[in-house]
Amino acid sequence: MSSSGMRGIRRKKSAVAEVKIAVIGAPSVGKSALVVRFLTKRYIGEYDHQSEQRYRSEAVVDGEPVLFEVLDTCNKNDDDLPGAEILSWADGLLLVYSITDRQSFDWVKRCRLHFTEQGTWPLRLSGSSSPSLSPSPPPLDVSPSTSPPTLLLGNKADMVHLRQVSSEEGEILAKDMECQFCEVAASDQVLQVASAFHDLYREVQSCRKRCKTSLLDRVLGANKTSRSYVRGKSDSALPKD
Ligand SMILES: Nc1nc2c(ncn2[C@@H]2O[C@H](COP(=O)(O)OP(=O)(O)OP(=O)(O)O)[C@@H](O)[C@H]2O)c(=O)[nH]1
Repeated sequence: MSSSGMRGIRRKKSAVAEVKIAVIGAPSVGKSALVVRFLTKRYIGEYDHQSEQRYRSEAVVDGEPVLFEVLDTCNKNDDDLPGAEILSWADGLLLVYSITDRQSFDWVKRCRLHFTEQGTWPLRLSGSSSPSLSPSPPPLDVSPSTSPPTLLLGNKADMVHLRQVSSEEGEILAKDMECQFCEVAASDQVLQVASAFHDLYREVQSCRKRCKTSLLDRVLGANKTSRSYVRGKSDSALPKD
């Protein structure tokens, strides 16, 4: 094999998995603190930005490098719900509320209702991409009963004395939404915050695999039908019309 051929194989083998995660939630729940904590391991108490920010960073998950593209969304007010463009861009959603803020938990519920009304919940299972970043895969028709790649996260778990939302309520909502759930404190937990992003990535990957399998099953299913037709009666033996 030529050396250029070998190089091609090596490059393919070391291809880095990519995932796009949108971090959404009511104002001041700690979205930026979580994103910065995950990307830099640092905690920035006051993070002032007026518009959404997009970051790219590589992390190692289960021994493999993964390129995370993270969208830190920015809401002007409580009534500001994510637009369809965020949902079509993201492979996974980190839905954040603060355990010290009942309204932010209600925001998540409203958000879910909003998606359902828009017909965007559950989300499609394959990764999709913004046209400006990379080409989108063809849309896949998936069963609405399959869980969307979402993780519900209750932030500010260090402030238990000010808790307004119990862990049980978070668990129940996550069960209802068929998604994973965790409580963390961006202010003082490095590993737990990273774990949340990693778990969401794993969920996206497993959804992608399920999608691929279901697509393959359908393709193979279609082939099976045509094979049994070939093995069955010949064309000449079939009625003419
Ligand atoms: N105690 C505590 N405070 C936190 C935690 N995470 C964030 N905060 C604080 O919550 C406030 C809001 O944090 P941000 O990260 O700016 O929240 P955000 O959701 O990005 O806010 P917007 O961009 O305005 O929507 C800041 O004062 C943070 O210091 C946490 O885990 N514990």
